[in-house]
Amino acid sequence: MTRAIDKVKTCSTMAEVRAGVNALDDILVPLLVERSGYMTQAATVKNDEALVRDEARIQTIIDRVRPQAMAQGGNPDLIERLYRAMMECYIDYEHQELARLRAAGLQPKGEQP
Ligand SMILES: C=C(O[C@@H]1C=C(C(=O)O)C=C[C@H]1O)C(=O)O
Repeated sequence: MTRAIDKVKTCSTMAEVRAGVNALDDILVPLLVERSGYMTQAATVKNDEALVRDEARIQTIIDRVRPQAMAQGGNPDLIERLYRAMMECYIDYEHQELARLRAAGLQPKGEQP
């Protein structure tokens, strides 16, 4: 298996560094958008503000991604920090989406006819 860290091209200019970063952002942004779509799905399925933040699930994700980062030759502490910050943004977004869905007519749990 080729590790992610072994795919990094040696650069001698900042233009080369930034071309490498831009190429990865072109892959990352669509994936982040797709991930955000699952927050909308989560808001719909949970349909309860109290369920949006799930600490056990956050820890399960951290426990999954740390070894994945190591296997790819990465720094697991960096990846954990990125994931924790990213999940906070997605939790905010999930709250926002639940509010939007409610405003659009989603009935709160327990209040469906
Ligand atoms: C999507 C969920 O909602 C939240 C968002 C998470 C994420 O960004 O992966 C993880 C835990 C939840 O607090 C979930 O519970 O799985």
